[in-house]
Amino acid sequence: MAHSEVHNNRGELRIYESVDELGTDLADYVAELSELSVKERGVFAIALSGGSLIGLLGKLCKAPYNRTIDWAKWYIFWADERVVAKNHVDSNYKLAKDGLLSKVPIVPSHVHSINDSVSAEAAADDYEFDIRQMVRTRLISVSDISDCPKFDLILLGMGSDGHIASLFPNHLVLDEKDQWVTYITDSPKPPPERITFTLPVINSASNVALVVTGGNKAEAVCLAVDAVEPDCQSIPARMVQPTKGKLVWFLDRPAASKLNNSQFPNQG
Ligand SMILES: O=C(O)[C@H](O)[C@@H](O)[C@H](O)[C@H](O)COP(=O)(O)O
Repeated sequence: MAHSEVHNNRGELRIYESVDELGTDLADYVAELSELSVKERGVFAIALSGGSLIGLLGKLCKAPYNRTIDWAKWYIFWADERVVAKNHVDSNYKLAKDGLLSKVPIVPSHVHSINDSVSAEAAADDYEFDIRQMVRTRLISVSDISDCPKFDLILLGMGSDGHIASLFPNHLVLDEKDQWVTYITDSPKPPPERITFTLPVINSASNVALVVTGGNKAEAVCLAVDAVEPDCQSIPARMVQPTKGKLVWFLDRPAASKLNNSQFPNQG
């Protein structure tokens, strides 16, 4: 696989020559974590986001993954969701259903989408309640240093402004410490009403992957990874720092183009 790999205090950086190679390695990564988690816990609790991420997961629907992954053990959640009807073109659930979930044998009752018939605030409360039930039965593991859910894997994209999930730069919800799921009604990226995991939940996961492609993200990637004295509130991706879990960045060359090149001596 032609990619560079480096480990620093911002996690593991994997940089690919092409989006196709990135997609192949991302599918391998998800499949390996699924296998490990099913072996250790009997289930795999994964949280998805929206955006280009779902397209980049496309190889999971194809051979060998469509046959080798133990799909019946998957429990699906969303790290963030737009508060729109499930059949709306803006719905992250619809995006994932059309692009992934309808193409593999997921158990329908294992798909935990939001309540789309209530306000953003109520949808966030309902979703947190749902996750609390899953933690109680340990279908989602629990952090051993807080009472937070410990997802086996949270997959995130990143906007060119450095936002992750629906945690946007300098927004008050970046400081939310108590709730697991919160809501916003003023998203700078449409649609305005969204629910989102909070940073304590993201940072309690066993594994977090940040999947970022395209030159328009290069500046934000550099600020999130390289900046010496970063203003974290202005680059939420910088605040993704799993307490005990592992962070992996999947970057294509354009997205990585502003990183300090001396960090990447090895072409593997
Ligand atoms: O609901 C959303 O808007 C997404 O969850 C959001 O956080 C997305 O992941 C980023 O905006 C990156 O999106 P792109 O990869 O499409 O740029």
